[in-house]
Amino acid sequence: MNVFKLLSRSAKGPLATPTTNLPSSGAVANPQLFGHGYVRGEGEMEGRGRKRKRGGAGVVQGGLPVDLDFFGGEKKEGRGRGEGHGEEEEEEEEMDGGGKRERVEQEDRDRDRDVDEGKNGEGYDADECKRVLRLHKLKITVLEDFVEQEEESQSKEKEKAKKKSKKRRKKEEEAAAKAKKNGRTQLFPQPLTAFDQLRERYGISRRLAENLAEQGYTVPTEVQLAALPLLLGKKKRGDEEDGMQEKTASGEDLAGKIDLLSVAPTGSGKTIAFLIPIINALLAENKTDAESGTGPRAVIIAPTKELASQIANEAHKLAKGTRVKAALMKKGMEVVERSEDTALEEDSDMPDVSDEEADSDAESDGGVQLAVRSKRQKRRAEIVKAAIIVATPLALLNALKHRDGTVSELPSVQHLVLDEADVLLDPLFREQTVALWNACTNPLLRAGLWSATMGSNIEALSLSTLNDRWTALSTSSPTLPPRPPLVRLVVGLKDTAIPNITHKLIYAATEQGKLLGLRQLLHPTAIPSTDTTPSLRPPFLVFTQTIPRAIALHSELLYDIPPEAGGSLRIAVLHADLSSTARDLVMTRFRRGEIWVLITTDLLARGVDFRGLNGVVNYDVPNSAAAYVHRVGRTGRAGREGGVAVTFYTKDDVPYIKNVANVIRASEKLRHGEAGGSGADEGTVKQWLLDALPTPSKRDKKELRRGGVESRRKVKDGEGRGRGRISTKSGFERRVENKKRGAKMASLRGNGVERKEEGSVVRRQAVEGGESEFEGFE
Ligand SMILES: Nc1ncnc2c1ncn2[C@@H]1O[C@H](COP(=O)(O)OP(=O)(O)OP(=O)(O)O)[C@@H](O)[C@H]1O
Repeated sequence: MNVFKLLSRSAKGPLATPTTNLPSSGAVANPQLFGHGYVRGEGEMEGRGRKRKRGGAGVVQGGLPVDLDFFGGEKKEGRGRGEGHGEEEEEEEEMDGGGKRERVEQEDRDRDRDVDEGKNGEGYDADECKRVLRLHKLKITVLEDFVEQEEESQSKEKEKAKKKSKKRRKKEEEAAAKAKKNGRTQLFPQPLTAFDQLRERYGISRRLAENLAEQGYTVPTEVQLAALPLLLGKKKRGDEEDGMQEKTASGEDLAGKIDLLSVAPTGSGKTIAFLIPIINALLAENKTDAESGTGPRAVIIAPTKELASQIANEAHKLAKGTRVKAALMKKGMEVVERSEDTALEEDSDMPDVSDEEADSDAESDGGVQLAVRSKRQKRRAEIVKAAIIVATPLALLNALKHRDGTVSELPSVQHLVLDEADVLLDPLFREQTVALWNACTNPLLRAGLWSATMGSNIEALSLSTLNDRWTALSTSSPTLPPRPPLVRLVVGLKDTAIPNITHKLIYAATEQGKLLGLRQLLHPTAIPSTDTTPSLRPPFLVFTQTIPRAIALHSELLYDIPPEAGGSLRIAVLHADLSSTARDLVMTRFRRGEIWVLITTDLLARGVDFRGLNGVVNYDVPNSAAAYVHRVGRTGRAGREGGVAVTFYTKDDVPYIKNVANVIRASEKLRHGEAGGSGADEGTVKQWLLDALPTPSKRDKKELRRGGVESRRKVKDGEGRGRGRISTKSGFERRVENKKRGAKMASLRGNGVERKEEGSVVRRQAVEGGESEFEGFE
């Protein structure tokens, strides 16, 4: 089935976009974003060495035609990791451009050498480590509090240093001065260049290694390349030296003994980067879950139910066939013993969630369900036995809270992961997240904070939480050693969108303009793809600012997909006001490729992994630069090329759009190189546009983050009424219609139609005439 042909309603259906080079065409051989042949130009999507599956005809498992199997169905084969549709044969792509080719070949040779060197188990010397880490744009630093702490504790050892040779001392002093100037100590761990080094070098469990291989993981992404060596203690072989090439001030080996704050691009595989060390550590514990009976040993927190369920699913796959079990925290589950008298009634605790907040608060619909749950139906369910618990903050907190406001402790937990840490430590979730963090009272607790974006305020908050926690723990046990260091790992440029997608920033002037623009994307072959009208092949996500707008847009577009292509079944809406079951169903249908266009809110902006998603449409401009990075990061996962991110803006967005324009500009620079490629000025965002756009004040940004563009918040309010509606009809057309309606009404009255009947006519006409479009916003 030719999706494009159907969508364009064209009998001939010429393909405006080639079917290859799209995220939906399958996995790439190398999921890395840097250090293997970037710099790439437009259209030069697949570098040498990148492999793709040949799109074969036929039907994949589950009966879906290949064309529609965007997400690879259920089948899991080889390294394609579920993209096993079509032939298994692989094909090397040709690449143009002599100079670039040489550079790419050289970098490929470097990478092959890296892998070989890694494979022989010898590892690298300090300079090689630095080179590999630099090539992959990795920077690892110990955050300053620890540096100061360490400097103090090391003052006694100054005497020893005097004994060292003059030359060596000078070198060390220079390095120390540099670190002090920056306030940071830099680390250079042994990079992991192939997954099979995990067993050999770090001695991970055989079953875990097999599960990784079964999932098709061979080449680690950048974040995995650096984080895994930092988190996995190196396998000891006699008197062998350990992981870090350059030690911290104390000279200690830090591997496996740190708290990690990791900032890595969207879709770069952070999930398995934190799961592998946890599962491996639990397997090394040498106790079965049932035997230990001491409660969970790892807690993973994510902001939405969708993301939590996805993480639990990944954990199941990696821990398959082992005694380590992972559980997704659901309503009514118990984590610790609570007496019925003191346990909090879950329905009494649901916070008031405003319209805007509901978008990102996965629990809002859970709250409704809990509220209607019969109080007689006491849940004193069995205590969860799993070693790993994955939960949203509120779900876990509800399971720990007592009526008097106290929270049960979780002393058994040794691993805490905050996925999307910046949002979990943002005011909306902060209180709950910090309460959970403090409930983990084990002094051996290792914390991991992960996200694609991390403000400096979040770093500061993490440090202060770690310090406060440690102070509290030291009071109860005075013999505690110094707090473990907080290490920060940054991949690429902090807070930047991934470089492997194409951004389009389109001025649509008005709400009507946006709707027309989106319709054009839905019928891509109607107008040939140009700079301003990109073609976008399904499946794609459409983001709106609020739930009512998502609903309104969905009803507006419901019949835009022709019946031959599946009609209204191909388009769906997903938001936090839907029931849990409805949300799950939409997610499943979208993953299966049954839904092609999914309209949603920021609920799906973070973490959710739809591997073959071809694009993202920001129907409403995101509320912050970080929100843009996460939304557009739903496409281009694991190094896939060809993803498109389209952002429409109107005159209402002009005061704030510079934030987004800057992110796009930075991402395009990463793609083309500072001045290279097709020229920094040739991207979507031209310099003149950046110069012309107003710079939003701090207050504006804050305001925008809280509630989005005002005219779209509540459409029925005063002035926002006309501008914010989702409708193709212009104000002029609506006025003409209203006049006609008025005239008709007058003539009906003249004809003596009864008032009752008149009322029903008004209602019917209002519906037919488009007034019903307002209904969605209520
Ligand atoms: N080394 C690898 N090789 C191939 N695919 C990988 C690798 N690591 C992860 N992936 C795949 O990449 C996709 C994205 O991974 P993941 O969801 O963990 O990204 P993420 O970094 O958490 O993204 P986000 O910031 O959006 O949450 C997944 O489908 C995962 O299976």
